[in-house]
Amino acid sequence: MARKNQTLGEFIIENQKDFPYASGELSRLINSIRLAAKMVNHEVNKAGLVDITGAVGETNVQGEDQQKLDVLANETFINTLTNREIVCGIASEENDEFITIKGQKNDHRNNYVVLMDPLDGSSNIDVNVSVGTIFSIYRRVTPTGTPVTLEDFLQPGNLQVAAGYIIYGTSTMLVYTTGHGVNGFTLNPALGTYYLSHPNMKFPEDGHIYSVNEGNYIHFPQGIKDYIKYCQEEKEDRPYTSRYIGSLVSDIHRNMIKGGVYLYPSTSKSPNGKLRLLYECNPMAFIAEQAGGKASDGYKRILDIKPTQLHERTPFVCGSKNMVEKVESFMK
Ligand SMILES: O=P(O)(O)OC[C@H]1O[C@](O)(COP(=O)(O)O)[C@@H](O)[C@@H]1O
Ligand SMILES: [Mg+2]
Ligand SMILES: [Mg+2]
Repeated sequence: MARKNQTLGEFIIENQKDFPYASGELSRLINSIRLAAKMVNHEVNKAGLVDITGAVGETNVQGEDQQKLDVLANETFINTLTNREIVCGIASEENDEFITIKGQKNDHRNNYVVLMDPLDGSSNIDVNVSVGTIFSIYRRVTPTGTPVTLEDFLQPGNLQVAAGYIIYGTSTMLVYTTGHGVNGFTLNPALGTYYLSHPNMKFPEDGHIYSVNEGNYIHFPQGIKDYIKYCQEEKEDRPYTSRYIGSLVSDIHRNMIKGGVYLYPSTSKSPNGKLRLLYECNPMAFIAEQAGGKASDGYKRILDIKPTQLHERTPFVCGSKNMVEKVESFMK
């Protein structure tokens, strides 16, 4: 039973029995993510003081200008997970290909793969607006002791064994699920310890916040345009409030606490939208569903999509159950 203010370390050990293969491997993996997040948090907090803002002058596989903090966060998570010998493979939004981790004994003996968006909300790094890290964990499908293959990463989201995010905001929080509800831990920077500040987080079934980049309005499908008009109507409990931070993690986190819906629809320019199915949509959808919310591409459940490519994108609608269903009703 989750106890308010217990430490993340205690919580992980006490809830290890929930994991199907409770060997401690997944607990050690979440502990490694906790450690890497602290290191990234340390750098994020001093952005502007030291030279970690701005671009590195490289373009990543997404066609985006890589920010220095994208690279730093990516390296920090990859090095931590590799050095602690805790995964057999890593896929990152910042890397073209997946990384095979064979382990010190070259025996490929670990059983989990991690897929991650090391720094989410990159456009907000230089302007001191909250950013995040998103992670998704699967048990491998290829035999232990053999090198991981693409198959291990292209699993549908409904097979995730754990997922979560870290938000580097007014406070730093780690929010995650292992399929037994969603819990949020706040970092006490003075002690370097995470405490259970938000036990059993729940998406309110309804809300009054909609989060979408309305700058793309003219390129949206008619159903999305109609839904935005619906949100703005002076009727019943509307108009809703428009809130858009431009960091997926922060927009979803706020809406989970207050009730709301986040949309990154397809546009005539990018028919599959912008967000990455494996690194962003699957983990946030798992969190949303575990918190009683919902996540779809406007038509079908995100977690049932069978991925075909490492960096594929999908339209994304995520949040309070009744609000997501309302969007879907406009898309029909
Ligand atoms: O500026 P836009 O087109 O509204 O996109 C904002 C969205 O893009 C993202 O920044 C994409 O994530 P990355 O920063 O990891 O590339 C989301 O966090 C955010 O919701
Ligand atoms: Mg992102
Ligand atoms: Mg990113």
